Amino acid sequence: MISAYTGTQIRETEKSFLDNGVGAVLMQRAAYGLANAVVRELRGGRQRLYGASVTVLAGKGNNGGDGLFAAAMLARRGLRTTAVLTAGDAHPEGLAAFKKAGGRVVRLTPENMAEATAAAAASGVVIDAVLGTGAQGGLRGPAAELVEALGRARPGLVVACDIPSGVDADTGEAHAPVLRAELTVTFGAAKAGLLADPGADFAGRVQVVPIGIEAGLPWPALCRFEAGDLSALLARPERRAHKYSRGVLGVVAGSSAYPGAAVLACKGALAAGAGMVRYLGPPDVADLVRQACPEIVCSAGTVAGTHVQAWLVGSGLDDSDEQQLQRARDAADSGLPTIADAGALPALPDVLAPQVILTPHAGELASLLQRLGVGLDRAAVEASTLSAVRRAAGLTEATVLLKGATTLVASPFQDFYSQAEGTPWMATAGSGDVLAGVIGALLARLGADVGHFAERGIDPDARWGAIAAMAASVHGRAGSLASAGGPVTASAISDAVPEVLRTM
Ligand SMILES: NC(=O)C1=CN([C@@H]2O[C@H](COP(=O)(O)OP(=O)(O)OC[C@H]3O[C@@H](n4cnc5c(N)ncnc54)[C@H](O)[C@@H]3O)[C@@H](O)[C@H]2O)[C@@H](O)CC1
Ligand SMILES: Nc1ncnc2c1ncn2[C@@H]1O[C@H](COP(=O)(O)OP(=O)(O)O)[C@@H](O)[C@H]1O
Ligand SMILES: [K+]
Repeated sequence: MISAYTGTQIRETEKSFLDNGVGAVLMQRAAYGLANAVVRELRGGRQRLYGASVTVLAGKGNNGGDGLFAAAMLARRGLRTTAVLTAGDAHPEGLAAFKKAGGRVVRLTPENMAEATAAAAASGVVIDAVLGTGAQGGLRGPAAELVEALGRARPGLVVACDIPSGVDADTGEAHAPVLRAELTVTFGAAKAGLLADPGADFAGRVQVVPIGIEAGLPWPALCRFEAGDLSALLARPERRAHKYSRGVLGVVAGSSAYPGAAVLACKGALAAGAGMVRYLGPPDVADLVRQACPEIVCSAGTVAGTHVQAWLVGSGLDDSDEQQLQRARDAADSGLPTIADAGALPALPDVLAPQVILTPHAGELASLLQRLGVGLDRAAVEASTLSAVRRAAGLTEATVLLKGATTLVASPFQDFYSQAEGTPWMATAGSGDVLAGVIGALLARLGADVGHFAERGIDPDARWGAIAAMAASVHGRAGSLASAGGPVTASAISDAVPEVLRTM
C-alpha cells in the first residue's frame, strides 16, 4: 500500500530529527535520491551523463537546498549544471556545495528573465526546487514569470523536487503557474497532494525516496492499494462456496431511455464474481437484461421482498420513474450495503450511512454539494477534488467515491483512498455503470465479512471505503488491460475484469 501524508504530518515527523540536529543528514539523503533519479532517467533515455545539461530552479528554502545539493552531486558526475536562484537568496550550504562542484549560478532578475528562461528551456533536465512543503500559496513574482514562460517553451525532462512548486501538498490544489513534471521525487513518503487531482496531473510519476523518518510517520492522510493489497483482500471463494455465500446483488438500474446502463451494471457485477444478480425494473429493460445476460434473475418485485446481500441502485435511472426511485430509496434505507450511482444520487435523502457508497463524477458531486448548501460548481470540484469528496462524505455521512482520472474515496470515518490505474480511454459512456457493478459484487461478497478485513488490518468501519477503492482499482486495471493503449468500450472493460481478478 502506498501511504501519503499532508505536509504538516511530514514536517511534524521531521521536527524531532531537526531538533536532534540531523536535518542536514536528511537533506543529503533527499538530494542523493533526487540526483540518482535524474541519472536513472537520463540512462533510461539512453543519454550520456557526461556533458548532459541540468538546470535547477532553486527557491530560498530547504526545497531549494535539496535541489542545489542534488545539482552539486550531478555536477561532480560531469553534468553541466546551472542553478537559477528564483528568490535572490538561497539555502547557504546548498549554494556553497553547488558552487564548489563547479555549477553556474544565475540570480533571477527581471533583466535576465529571458536569458534564464532560454537557458532552462534548452537544458536536458529541469529540476523544479522552488517550493516544497513549506509553500504558502503559489509562485509569485519573478519565479512565477519564469515558470509561466518555461511551461510555454516545453522544456526537456522536468523533475519536481518533493512536489511540483505551486501544488498544495495537503490537497493537491494547484496554484498556477505550475511546471508540469514527468517525475516527482518525493522525500520520506508520498504527499497526499501528489495522489489527488489536479496535483497528480502536474506530478507525473511519483517516486518516494526514504530519508530515515519513515518509522515516525503517523496514520496516513490518504492510501493507495497496490496489486499485492488487492491479492490479499480479494480472497478466492472457499471450496464449499455456494452462490448465496458468494454474494447476491440486487440491481435497480436502467430505464427506457437508458436500458444499456442496467445491462452494463449487471455485466460488471457478474464479471467481478457475484454469486447471483437479481434485477428489479421495468419489463422492457428486464427483457434486454435477460437477453444480454441470461444469468440474471429478473423480477418486478419490491426491495423488501427481494433477498440479497447488497444493492446497486441508480445507473441509468430515469428521474420520472417513481417506482424505480422508490426502490432506490428503499435499498439505501435497508441497512444493507448499497452502491448508489447516477440517477439515484439526487433521489436519496441528504443524510445516509457509511455502508451507502455514492459514486458521483465531478459534475454530479457539484450538484450533490449544492443541494447540501455548498456552493461549488464542477470546475471548483475539479480544482479541489480531495477537499470536495471529503466534504461530501462529512455532510452525507455516506462513503463517497469521486470518479475521474484519479478516483478518490472518502468515508465519513475520515479514511481516504486514491486509485489511478485507469487510462483516459476509459472516459467512455457506460464505463461508470461497469464500475458500479464491480463495487456491487464486492459489497455483496465481502460487505458482511468483518473478520476478513480485520485479519488484514482494516478496521470494520473502514471496510466500505476499502471496498470502493478495491473496486476502483480492479476497474482501472481492467480498463487499462482492455485498452492496451487504444480505444475501449464499457463492455470490453467488463470483459477484462475476470482476467484482472484471475491474476490477483
Ligand atoms: N528540513 C529538512 O531537513 C528536510 C527538508 N526537506 C525539504 O524541505 C522542504 C521544505 O522546506 P521549507 O520548510 O524550507 O520550505 P520550502 O522550501 O518549501 O519553502 C519555504 C520558503 O519559501 C518561502 N515561501 C513560501 N511560500 C512562498 C511562495 N508562495 N512564494 C515565494 N516564497 C515562498 C518561505 O518564506 C520560505 O523561505 C521539503 O519540501 C523538502 O524538499 C527534505 O530535504 C527532507 C529534509
Ligand atoms: N481521464 C480518465 N482517466 C482514467 N479513468 C477515467 C478518466 N475519465 C473517466 N475515467 C473513469 O471512467 C469511468 C467513467 O464513469 P462515468 O463518468 O460515470 O461515465 P458513465 O456515466 O458514462 O458510465 C469512471 O470509473 C472514471 O473513473
Ligand atoms: K518543488
